[in-house]
Amino acid sequence: MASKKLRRAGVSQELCELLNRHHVESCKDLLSLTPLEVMRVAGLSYQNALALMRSVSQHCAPPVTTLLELWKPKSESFFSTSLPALDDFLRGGLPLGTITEVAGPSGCGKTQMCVMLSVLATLPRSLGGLDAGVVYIDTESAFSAERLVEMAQARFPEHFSSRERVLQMASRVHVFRELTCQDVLNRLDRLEVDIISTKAGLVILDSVASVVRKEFDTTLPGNLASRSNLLTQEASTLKYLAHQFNIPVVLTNQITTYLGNGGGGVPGEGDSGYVIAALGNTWSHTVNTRLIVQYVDARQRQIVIAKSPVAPYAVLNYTIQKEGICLDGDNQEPMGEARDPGLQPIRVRTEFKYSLSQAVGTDGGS
Ligand SMILES: Nc1ncnc2c1ncn2[C@@H]1O[C@H](COP(=O)(O)OP(=O)(O)OP(=O)(O)O)[C@@H](O)[C@H]1O
Repeated sequence: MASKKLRRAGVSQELCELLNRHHVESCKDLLSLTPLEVMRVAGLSYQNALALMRSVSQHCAPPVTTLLELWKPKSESFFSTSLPALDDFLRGGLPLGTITEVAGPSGCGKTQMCVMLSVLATLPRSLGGLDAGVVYIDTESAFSAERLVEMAQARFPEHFSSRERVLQMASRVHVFRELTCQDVLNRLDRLEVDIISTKAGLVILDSVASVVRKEFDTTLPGNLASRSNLLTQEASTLKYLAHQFNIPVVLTNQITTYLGNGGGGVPGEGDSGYVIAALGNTWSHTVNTRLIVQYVDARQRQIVIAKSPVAPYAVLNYTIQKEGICLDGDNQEPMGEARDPGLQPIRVRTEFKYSLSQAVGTDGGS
């Protein structure tokens, strides 16, 4: 809240410009000054300086929210993924105002999921969309406009039968290619303005892991702490903006998989599958909802709801088609309650579940 820009806290344009000249840009910057300093940098009387500080602190103080306000109809609190079984588990879709992470190995469909969500966000509300723009931060140069259009037309053939609608959809997805940690940080600094100017209802960061893993060799002393600080800074900006604009923020992340002792020498894990979130424990706790995607075989993949404040641990099978992510059926059950013998991979994943929770118990994710 304190990182809110002064312009958005009701301070006049003129006064903002005056304060900006002294590097006072956010509520936090202003409230870190004494009234005498505010008088000096803003050219105000003592009374007016106090009034300005009071007004800014009121704007950035977190409002009290009652349970009644939070208990909104489903459609107002979630962003439907258009995957009915996943939406059912998540009680309507990805929760607005929070961070969802899609984690998994390379090529498993994380970017496909992000592209699909981008199309969905631009759709009218009558089709389950958010009727909004998208800010898509691409750190891997993986975003493909052709794929976006192909997916939109294959998934919603009727809606996108007109070229005009395709162009309208494409013009609402704003892609920012940021290939270094500093570029990502700079983009996040400007994200509040970008969200407002693009009327974004969805923010995607694909991927959070690739740039930090490229730039921080965590075997070198000090790098793990620096990486952790950077991620904490990114997470706090994204959390604030997700909350402030009540929009979903979706991040992708890689996963390091160790297979038994041969694959990583992890003590105590025997030969069971073993997965560790690539960015360590601090990051792991930052994310509100975590979907892990994983391979079953070359074609078949799974989405695991590994962390959610509202959904049970669950596994859903999917394939990637022309129209994006397609679930194998909408009648899959939560872990431990599966009745369909066709869902046997869930039993295999019981080992995975416990391995995962143990695995993220260290901050040393590679
Ligand atoms: N038009 C398409 N039709 C069917 N499948 C496709 C199509 N385009 C891409 N795919 C599938 O999507 C996979 C790539 O998925 P994606 O780019 O989302 O991977 P990712 O998880 O983001 O990987 P990374 O972590 O390396 O970025 C390909 O391996 C392919 O199987």
